[in-house]
Amino acid sequence: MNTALTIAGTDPSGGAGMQADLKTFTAMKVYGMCAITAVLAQNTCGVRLIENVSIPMVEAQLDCVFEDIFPDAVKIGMVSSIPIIEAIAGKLRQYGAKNVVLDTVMVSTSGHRLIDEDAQSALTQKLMPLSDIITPNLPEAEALCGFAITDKASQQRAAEKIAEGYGGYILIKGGHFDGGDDMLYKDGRVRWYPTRRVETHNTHGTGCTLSSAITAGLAKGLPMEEAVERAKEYITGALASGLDLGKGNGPVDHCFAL
Ligand SMILES: Nc1ncnc2c1ncn2[C@@H]1O[C@H](COP(=O)(O)OP(=O)(O)OP(=O)(O)O)[C@@H](O)[C@H]1O
Ligand SMILES: Cc1ncc(CO)c(N)n1
Repeated sequence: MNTALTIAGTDPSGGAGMQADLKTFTAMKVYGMCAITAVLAQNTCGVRLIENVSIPMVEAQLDCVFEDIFPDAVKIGMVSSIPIIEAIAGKLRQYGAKNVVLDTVMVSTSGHRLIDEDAQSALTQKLMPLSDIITPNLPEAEALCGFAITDKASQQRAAEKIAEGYGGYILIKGGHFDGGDDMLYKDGRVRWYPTRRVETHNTHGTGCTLSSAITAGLAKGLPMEEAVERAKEYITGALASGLDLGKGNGPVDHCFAL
């Protein structure tokens, strides 16, 4: 059994955050583990309250996992403050974590800020160098490259710009263009993953789900391009399943194939 760890915040309504990550790991037949960075009161309608977990607790959770069941891959989701980012970077370096997927979470689907404004640069300086792939959506990619992304050409220019200070894979998701394609970039090489657009408002947690599906693929030993391909198929299947829960933007059907 391959193993994966998610370092993330929570969603009691089960569609995003660590709940989405663990469901995704399970659906992809990987043993899932989880270290919590923040407890959130949120649901399909929005985020109400955020409480960060203390630094000793973040560190102790990571010690418990790495000393015992060393993960084959690690996903980093919501990390809201500079001290939390520094604690995670320290532990990942201490244990030599491999196959690290960084979901550059900044703002929730419902528009709520999930990372302190001053922590954004810590994310790029401390966690990006430790990661094998980052998965920004379009607004996050714009924040990282510093210019507006309006079409496929500027989506590629954004990746080239971000790559100036970063040697890993960059997956810029096109979801925020109406049904735009996802683009994987590394060392000047580009591969597009076409989006088969599903007509639905139930998109809560799509970013979390895609990045944890990539993590599961890496945990199973798949090469990056194939892990992204399988993850793209998985998120499309989970959206297309037609699950309709909640009063806002509902969750995707993580277990559509079970
Ligand atoms: N309606 C849709 N139909 C098909 N694929 C979609 C749809 N919405 C999002 N996706 C896919 O889901 C994945 C995540 O995309 P998106 O850009 O929405 O991430 P995100 O903004 O980080 O997600 P989140 O809303 O959870 O923060 C991408 O592969 C995107 O193409
Ligand atoms: C905990 C958490 N992480 C990430 C997102 C982004 O969708 C969210 N809504 N909640």
